[in-house]
This record gives sequence, C-alpha cells and structure tokens, in this order.
Amino acid sequence: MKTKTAKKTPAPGLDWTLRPRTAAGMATQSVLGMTAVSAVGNVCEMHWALGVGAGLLGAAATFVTSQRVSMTGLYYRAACWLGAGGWTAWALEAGPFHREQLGVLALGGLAAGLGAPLGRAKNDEAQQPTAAAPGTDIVLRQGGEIGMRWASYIHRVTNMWVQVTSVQPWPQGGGFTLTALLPLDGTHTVATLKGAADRLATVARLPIGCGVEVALGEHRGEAVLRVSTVNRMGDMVSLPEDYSPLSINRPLPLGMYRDGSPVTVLLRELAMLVIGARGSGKTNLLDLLTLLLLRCSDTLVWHIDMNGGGMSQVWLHPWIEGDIDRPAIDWAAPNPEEAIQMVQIAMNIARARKRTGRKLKVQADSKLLPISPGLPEIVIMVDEGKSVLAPGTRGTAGQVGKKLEEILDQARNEGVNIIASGLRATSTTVSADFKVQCGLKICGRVQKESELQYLFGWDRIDLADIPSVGCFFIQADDEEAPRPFKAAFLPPSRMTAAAVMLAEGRPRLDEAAARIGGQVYAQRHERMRAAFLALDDDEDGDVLDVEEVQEAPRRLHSVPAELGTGSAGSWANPQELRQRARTAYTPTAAPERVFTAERVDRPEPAPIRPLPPLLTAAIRAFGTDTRMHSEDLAAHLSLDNKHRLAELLGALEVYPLGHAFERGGRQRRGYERKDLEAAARAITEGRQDVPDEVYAWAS
Ligand SMILES: Nc1ncnc2c1ncn2[C@@H]1O[C@H](COP(=O)(O)OP(=O)(O)OP(=O)(O)O)[C@@H](O)[C@H]1O
Repeated sequence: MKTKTAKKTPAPGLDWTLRPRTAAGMATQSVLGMTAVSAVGNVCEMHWALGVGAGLLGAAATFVTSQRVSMTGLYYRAACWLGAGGWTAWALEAGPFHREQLGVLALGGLAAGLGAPLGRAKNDEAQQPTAAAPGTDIVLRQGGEIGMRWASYIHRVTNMWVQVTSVQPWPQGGGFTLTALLPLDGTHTVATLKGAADRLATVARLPIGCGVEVALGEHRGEAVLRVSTVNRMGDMVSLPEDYSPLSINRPLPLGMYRDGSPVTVLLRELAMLVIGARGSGKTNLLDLLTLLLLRCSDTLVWHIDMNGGGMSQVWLHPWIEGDIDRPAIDWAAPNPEEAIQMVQIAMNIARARKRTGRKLKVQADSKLLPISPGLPEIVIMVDEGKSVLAPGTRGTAGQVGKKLEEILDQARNEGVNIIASGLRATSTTVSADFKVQCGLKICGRVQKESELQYLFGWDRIDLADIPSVGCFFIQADDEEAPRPFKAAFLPPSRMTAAAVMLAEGRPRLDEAAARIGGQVYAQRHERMRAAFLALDDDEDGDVLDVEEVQEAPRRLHSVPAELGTGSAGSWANPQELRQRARTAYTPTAAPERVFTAERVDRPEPAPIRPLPPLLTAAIRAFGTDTRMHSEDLAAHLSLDNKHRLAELLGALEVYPLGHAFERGGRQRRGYERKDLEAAARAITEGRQDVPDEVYAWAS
C-alpha cells in the first residue's frame, strides 16, 4: 500500500548530462574520448603536434582557471592533460589501437582514476551525496546528519520533504543556519514552514529561549531556517562605549539576534511601537533608543511621558543640576498641557515643510525630505502610551493621541516621526490604526500571548522565545515572522555621562521650524525646568525621605540576588522576580509605603562632575572624524601651539597617538577622539581629577 509520504516524494528524474559522477566514470570517459579523438584524427590525417599542443594548452589552462584546488591537485590535473596530449600525439603519429598503445592508455586511465581525489576542488567533497533519509528518496547533498534530521522533523510537522542544501554553524556557536529547497510539485511554500516554526522547535526539543526562525532564501522555492540550540537570550549584550555621531538616515543598532547578528532599525523611514509589561526591559530599550537618537547629529529628541516624565529624568539630570547649559533632550513634556503644545507644533512644522520641502527633494533626487544637521528630524518618543494611545481617551490626553495619529499619517516624509510605547497590546490600549501606521513593532514580555498576535498579526508566536528581561520580538514587515532579539543593556551611569557629553553638540531646530514654534518653543526650557523640579519635590515627599535613604542599604541586602548585579543569564521570569522583590522590600516601619522593585533596579545616578569646556570643545572639534592632528586641534581651541595642547590634555591623561597618520594629505601626529571621550567619562564618573588650569580654558 502506498503511503501519503510516498505520494509526495518527488520521483527521481533522468539525468542526461555527461557530467561524471565518480572517479572511475571520469577516467573511463576520458579514455574513450581520447580513443575516439585519435581515431578521427587518423582518418583526417591530423599532425601529431596537435595532440602535444592540446595537452600543453590544457595543462596551462588548468593553472589559470582552476579554483579552490590545492597545489597537488593542480599538478595532478596538469599531468593528466600532458599525459593525454602525449598519448594522442603518439596515436596520431603511429595510428591507433596498437596493443602497446592501448595498454599504456588503460594504465594511464587507471592511474588517473586512482589519483582523482587529488584533483578535486576543496568543496567537492561536501557536495557529494550523503545518505538518504530512511525510507525516502531525498538526497541531502550537504548538511550531513543534522540536515537529515531536520528534513525528517520538517516532514513530521508539515508532511513535506525538503532537500537540505546546506547547514552552516554560526561563527560564535549556539546554532546553525539551514538552507532547504521545497518540493518541486508546488504543494508547499515557505509560508508553510513559517507557520510551523514553533512546532518544529517542539519536535526538535529545543531548549527554552531557543527556536526556529524561517525566512525566504534566494528564490521562492528556497527556505532559510535559523535554528538556535543554545539559549543566548539570557546573555548580557553590552553596549560599546561609543558616543561618535550617527545619522537617522542610517540603521541604528539595538541589540543582537540569536545568531549573533546585529538588530538594526531605520528610523528615518518607519515609526516604531514598543510594547512590554512592567519589568520586561522596555525602559532600558527606550533609554537605548534615546541614546542612539542623541548620537544622531541630524535628529532632535522630544519626549512625552505624562506619568511624571520618568523617561526624561535621567537624561535631564545634569542640566537640571546646572552641570551643563543645554539639555540633551531638546523638549520634554511631563504633563498633558506641555504634550499638546508639542504635538501641535510638530504637526505645524511638518505642514510647513510639506510646502517648502519640494525644492530640497528635487535637488536631492529623493522622495523623502533630505534630513541633515541643518534640517533635523524630530523624533517624538512617547512612554506609557496607554494614556494617549487608547481609543476613546478623553480630555487633553485624548487630543494628544489624535494629534500623534495625525503625525503618523502625514508627517513622516517631512521628518517628524514617532516612537510610542505602551504596557499592553490590545484593541483597548492601542488603536488598530495606530498599530498599522507603525512600521516597526517591538514587543517584550506581555501578560497574554494574544497581545503578541494582536500586535504582529502573526498567529504562532511563543513567549518561550523571549525568556528573560531585555528580550523582545521585532517585526519590520508584516509579511515576515517577528524575530526574537536581546536588547543591549545601558546602565544609568552611562546615560548621565552620555547626556553630558552629547548635550552641547546637539543640532538646533532649523530657523523656519523654530519660527513656527514661536514663543512656546523658545521658552520650553524654562517650563521644563520648572516642571521637572516640581516633580522632584512631589517625589521626595511621596516616596523616599532622607531617613529612608539612609535605611535603604540595610534593606537592600535582603533583595534577591537576581535583582542586583548578578549575571543576566540567571534571571527568572520578570513577574516572579518583581513579586519576590516586593516581598523583600516590604518595609516594617512604615507599612503604608511600599518601596517597589523599580527603586532598587534603578539606582540614583552617580553625582555628575562638570566637564571642562576645553574637553567638550575638543571632542566637538573632531566632527565626524576619529582622529585629528595636534596642530589643527590646538588651532581649533585657540591655543598657542601643540605643546600647550599637550600640557592641558596631558593633565587629563590624554596623550597623542604614538605614530603619525594622514589627514589632508599631511602625515602628522595627533589625537584620537575615543581617548578624549574616555577622559570625559572618567571625569563624569569621578575617576579623573581636573586641574584648575584646564577648567580655566575659555574659547
Ligand atoms: N537588555 C537588558 N539586558 C540586561 N538587563 C536588562 C535589560 N533590560 C533591562 N534590564 C534590567 O531589568 C530590569 C528592568 O528593566 P526596565 O526598567 O527596563 O524594565 P521595564 O519593563 O521598563 O519595567 P518598568 O516599567 O517597571 O520600569 C532593570 O533592573 C534592568 O537593569
């Protein structure tokens, strides 16, 4: 009786090509070919020199055209050509089919056949057919045992037999990428495999945090499966200490996929929606996005967080404390009144740019308004969006929500974009329209799997793929399955240091837009300072007073290790951790006040030490370059000469590079930007003293 499987297995077709399959076949074909050529040559009375010429030509061509062949292989191939040429010349001269000639030919053919492995190209071996899956006709040309096993899993789950063409282990281990050809009968598409990804992970018994990601290969009949076999989602992805300029026109790095490749987002083109329950790592992700946008020399960051401006506080801290003159966040709205003014002005700016941007687009031959430091993008980041994004929200918050939808609809091209975040993804927290307008969707742990389905419009997503805090799914294309990734971790101390270093160099709103903003925009910093200082007063009163701060270290000892500095790999379910933290923090003296885990998780930032103006000016002088000659830097800082520069920077333990480098056609010694940035960090973190003479420098 024929089984269903047998019906689906493609019948092997006849192969009419003359390509030899084995070494013996190749030797036999060559011997027969030479015999035939010499017979025809004798009939046509060809000169014996033709045989010699063909042999020499073939040997020479071997050295020129052979790829991935070892030296021994090249000599082997050349020897075959010379042997064949010599024998053919002999046969042309003496006439074919003498007994000695045929004997020599047979011996030569045997020797060539035995030596064939020497001449094989380096990956030929891998292309040899390996064993077929038991009971099937499939031939796994590559992929070996793993490929066979996965072809069998795929068959078990989808009832289709694929041909695995390669299995490539990931460079850093922890999984492999498998490429497979789908059956030629057209009964299945890559979508079948996409829909079966979580079942495949189950059948393969992959560990928690591991899974299968399916993508289209080089053509419609090829599928690529990224299979993770070691849970790397618990690893900490640390952020390189780099504050060099970026651009909103280029992809920005957010973290790492399971296969170790970077996750990047192109925010010039797409709005973003970030969803995650409390404790999912959403705040860290928003902080990371803020940092990346602050590094963009062509982007202004506007924050809306109507729940007390929490998203902006650490970033504004050095400015509120008077350590820097300009806030890193260009505009922060901690209440609905400020937020509505912000979104109205943003929309007005977009409308004006629509009218005036035509020429710029034509000049730049671009459909999108060309964004640059002189015409910056405005990115409005909205945290805890439920209060504004939920359909039916009334009052000022509701108006803010409507305006944000309008911006999403109409302003992206004109360089006004939105990153919104919320705790839940349901039809009552984020409207379907808003969701659709956000081309980039990111979701961390949420209360229900149905929220993932609502957000991504994708049926089979498993929360087991994002097992720990800081893990998210990302989707930039509704047709593609969301991919799990681990966000890079940004410690709060790095945020304050970055705010100090980046604030001064932030771009300014273009004049036309600033005019539209009028007095409301011009006076935003006064209102921000007053609003955030008022929030400080509220918080101090409600949450933590001085005695409690002194009490806190004693209570901290009872916090579960996972919430301290323990390794990320050991994190348990975030909800559970938060519950345990709450228990550990239940105060004995004042039961009505409960210190939440957030307090523990987000320690107060270290005190900021002002950066010497000399250093900030020097860092700015590099622009987008990484190195600068000493003479140029000294001139930029209006210093008498490079020796004075060396004295002042040397006092901050910043020294010129030990070798000369080329800039502007000249080879000179000079400084590296990252050394100056490291000194700035050391100063803000209190590791480096600043002598008075360095502070005394004025531009
Ligand atoms: N990508 C990450 N890698 C490692 N640790 C992280 C990561 N993201 C967050 N954490 C840690 O997890 C804890 C919770 O993170 P975070 O505050 O970002 O969560 P949240 O979802 O915003 O929660 P809440 O809304 O309560 O603030 C923090 O202590 C933070 O140190």
